Formats: sequence, structure tokens, C-alpha cells
Amino acid sequence: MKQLKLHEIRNGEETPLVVMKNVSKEFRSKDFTTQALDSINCEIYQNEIVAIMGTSGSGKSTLLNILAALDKPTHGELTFHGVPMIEQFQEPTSSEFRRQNIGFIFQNFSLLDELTVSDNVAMPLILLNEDTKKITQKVTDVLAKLSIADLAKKKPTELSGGQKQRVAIARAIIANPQLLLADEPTGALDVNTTNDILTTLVQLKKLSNQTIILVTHDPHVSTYADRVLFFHKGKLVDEYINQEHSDNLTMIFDKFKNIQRSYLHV
Ligand SMILES: Nc1ncnc2c1ncn2[C@@H]1O[C@H](COP(=O)(O)OP(=O)(O)OP(=O)(O)O)[C@@H](O)[C@H]1O
Repeated sequence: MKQLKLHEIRNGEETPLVVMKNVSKEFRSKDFTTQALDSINCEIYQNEIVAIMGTSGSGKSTLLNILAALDKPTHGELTFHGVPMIEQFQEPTSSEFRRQNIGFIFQNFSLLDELTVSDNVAMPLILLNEDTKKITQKVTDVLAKLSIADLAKKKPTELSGGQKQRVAIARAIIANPQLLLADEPTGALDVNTTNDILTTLVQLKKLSNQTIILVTHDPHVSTYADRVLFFHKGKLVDEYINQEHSDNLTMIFDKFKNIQRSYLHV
């Protein structure tokens, strides 16, 4: 399969938010080495939604972990906003980097059941030691933005899956992160709720210039992205740019099927 060249989606007019150059990650144990990522070259631009698709074990989670500085690449270089990521892979800078720059959304929502919706959403700002009055105002604003103001006093156990994911999105964006990382954000939701959550993410991009990287197994989910990156055995093997007036779903489905086919036969 062909290895991609760097794709300059915006003709180099803009500094990418993230640049990865020959990023590799090996997990070594006593007996063997797993090449989780193999020489990834990629740029993520501000204000784009990028979907990451790939076969099981292709390195998607490893990639998210490296982007969030939860894991350090074995080789290669990353820059974030043009600044090389070096100390960001070491504590305490690593935690600080995440608090300042990264928002997370998970398939299982990862809300704290004993806290109210408001308190869950406030958590990133509490960790940033923000002033209590400011936190209250920001929580009010973000709940209104996501149309869940009426849920403020409820506990996560009282919410539907879609409502929980809206709360999780509110928590993820309250500190204005540069980058939102979403790991199968609609994996636990039905089709209508999936569309509703994806529309919300697209709105965040349009209204707040939010950059979003989401991992998904679902070609339908990928149609909401601007670009789809396909991973296989740790390599970035293909790319698709969603176009208006195109059958994006069929294109993405076919590309993913080709990769899965080669997975089964190699
Ligand atoms: N901490 C670790 N130690 C050893 N090997 C690991 C570790 N984390 C991941 N791997 C291996 O690295 C490879 C990539 O894993 P990764 O979890 O990134 O894949 P994935 O594409 O997210 O898979 P899935 O879709 O099944 O979640 C796999 O072979 C996996 O077994």
C-alpha cells in the first residue's frame, strides 16, 4: 500500500496545529517488539475535523495518546502550534499541556456519577485553579451552548446516552482546548443520537473554530469529518477528503473495506 506524502489541505497558507514527522511508537517487552506506529507523517490544521479509521490494532489509540502527550513516541518529531513537543512528554509539563490544550471525549462518556452535570463540566476549570465566579459563569455559558442548561442539577445516572455525551462535550470544551480528541464518541449511541452528536461537533467547528480528531470504526461517522485518515498496521495508508455533492459514504466504505480485506489476507 502506498505511503502518503504530507497533504497540504490548505496550500500551506496556514501553520498546522499539529505536525507529525516520521512519528513511530514501539512497545518493547522481553520477548518481542510491537510497532504500534510506523513513520507517520501528517498535518492537522486548525478548524478541521479529522476522522481516524483503521483495523483493530492499527495504532489509532496510540496515535491519540501521543497527540495528548499521554505517551511518548519512540522516534520522530511532533510540533504543536509550531512549537516542538519535547518537555510536553514529561511530567509535570505533560499534565499542564493537556489541561491547557486538549479536550477528551470517550465512548463511555467517563462522567463522575456522584457529581452533578454542572460539577462534572466544571472539573477542567477547577483543575486549572480558575476563580469560582468565573467557573460558574463559564459552566452556565457552555451548558447553554450545548442546549443542556436544564440538566445542570441532574446526576449522570439520570441522563440518556445522548445527554451524557453532550455533558462530556461541554466538559471537554469548557477550558477552550486547541484540540478535541474523541475516541469512538458515538460508539454507544443509536443512529439518531449519533447524528445529533456529530452535528453538534460540526457546529463547534463552525462556530468556535474547534479542531477535532475523532477515532471511529463507522464510515457514516467519518462523513461528518473534513478528512479521513486510514491506518493499517501502524502506518498511515490512505486519506480521503469529504466533498460536497459526492457519495462520501460509499468512498469511505470502499477504502475502509479495501484495508480490511488486506488485513484479512496478509
Ligand atoms: N501499552 C502497550 N504495550 C504493548 N503493546 C501495546 C500497548 N498499547 C498498544 N499496544 C499494541 O500496539 C498496537 C496498536 O494498538 P492500538 O491500541 O493503538 O490500536 P487501535 O487501532 O486503537 O486498536 P483497536 O481498534 O482494537 O482499539 C497493537 O498491536 C497493540 O497490541
